[in-house]
Amino acid sequence: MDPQAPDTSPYDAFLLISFGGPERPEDVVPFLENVTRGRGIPRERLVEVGEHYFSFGGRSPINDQNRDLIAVLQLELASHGIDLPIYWGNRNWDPYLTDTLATMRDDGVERAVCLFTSAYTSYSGCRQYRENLYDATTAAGDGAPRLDRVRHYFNHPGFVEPFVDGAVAALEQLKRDGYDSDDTRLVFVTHSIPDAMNEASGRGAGDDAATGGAYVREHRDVADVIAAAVAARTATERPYELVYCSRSGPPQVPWLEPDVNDHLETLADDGAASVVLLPIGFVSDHMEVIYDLDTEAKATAERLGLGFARVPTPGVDARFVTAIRELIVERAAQARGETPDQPVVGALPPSWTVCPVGCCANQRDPERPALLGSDR
Ligand SMILES: CC1=C(CCC(=O)O)c2cc3nc(cc4[nH]c(cc5[nH]c(cc1n2)c(C)c5CCC(=O)O)c(CCC(=O)O)c4C)C(CCC(=O)O)=C3C
Ligand SMILES: [Fe+2]
Repeated sequence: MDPQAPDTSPYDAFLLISFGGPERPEDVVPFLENVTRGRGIPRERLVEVGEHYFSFGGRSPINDQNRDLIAVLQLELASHGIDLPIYWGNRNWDPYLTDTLATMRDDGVERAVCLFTSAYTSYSGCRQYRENLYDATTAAGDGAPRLDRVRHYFNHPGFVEPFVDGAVAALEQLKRDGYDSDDTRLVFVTHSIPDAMNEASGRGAGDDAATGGAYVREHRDVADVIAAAVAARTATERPYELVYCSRSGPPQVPWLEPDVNDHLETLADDGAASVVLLPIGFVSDHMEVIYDLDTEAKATAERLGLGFARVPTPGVDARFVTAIRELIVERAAQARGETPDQPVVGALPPSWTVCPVGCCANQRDPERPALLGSDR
């Protein structure tokens, strides 16, 4: 073993957990059935979302993006002398978490550290992953590895910094396109969720015990940090707002608003000439980004005569890959009872790694068991 290598004991593997997406037209409908089972999504919405996938040949980019991330992460870990095999499992499509956990068991993995490709606190981005992990380890039975997870990384510098550079580059592009980039509006975008899901988010966790609302609070913190950094880099303060995309669910259920398209209307009415969209809710340029933003929101901007640029997600940016390595090393130190450095940007503290009982509650099935909580 390399004497300089960071200590990643007690872990003997790393597990990347993602959403999953279809890779062929025949996969689209079964994938959507997996995602929406028991979630009360109207049939019209499913037909519409199916069309988004078909318009990209029935292939979501998300699995390839995870393959790319694993490839660079393998190099990153190896070049730092970290000898952890990387496993990958999805919630909704092949490779399924259940199969991955069975493989890990067969390979003799005893204790793994995992990371979700979801940076923030919510039922959809955290507890739902934890429920699926419970099911997958239960199915793997005796000998299934014990699991821990890294903290939520929305406020890790390696997640935030690529957005700052991306925004500065997008502003330069708009300037080359002839827009007054000092007047460009910054539009921070994330996935809409039901208001009730936001209210339950992070309840009982961290310093905000009992308050909930962590999903919106975390995004606002990230937006504030990025807007300030972009202002400093470009010596110009620009108005900015946090808005939402990809709403689904029945119309009578309130979800976080405003929708990005409605917000572009508001900005146009307000006399704005151009916008930079920052998809801070997303880790890679998957379907929500390439359809809901690059296709739909871009068309809205064109109709309104707004100059438009979209900032890339962290994806395989070297700073994000470094951050993942640091998060693994940090979590291992915590597991050994140490108190490692926990770099953050913004006003919020580093996030918890063990969720309290009832955090991000499952509102349909509050008793459904989940892993990685203080109750197990
Ligand atoms: C917070 C959040 C994230 C970010 C955290 C994370 O990354 O996990 C996220 C990511 C993603 N969501 C994705 C796809 C879908 N999400 C859906 C539905 C829903 N998402 C929700 C929330 C979120 N979703 C919610 C509250 C619903 C309603 C149903 C329910 O209450 O559970 C539906 C059903 C159809 C529709 O209604 O849109 C689809 C197809 C893909 C894959 C993209 C690809 O294939 O490239 C990704 C990465
Ligand atoms: Fe989603």
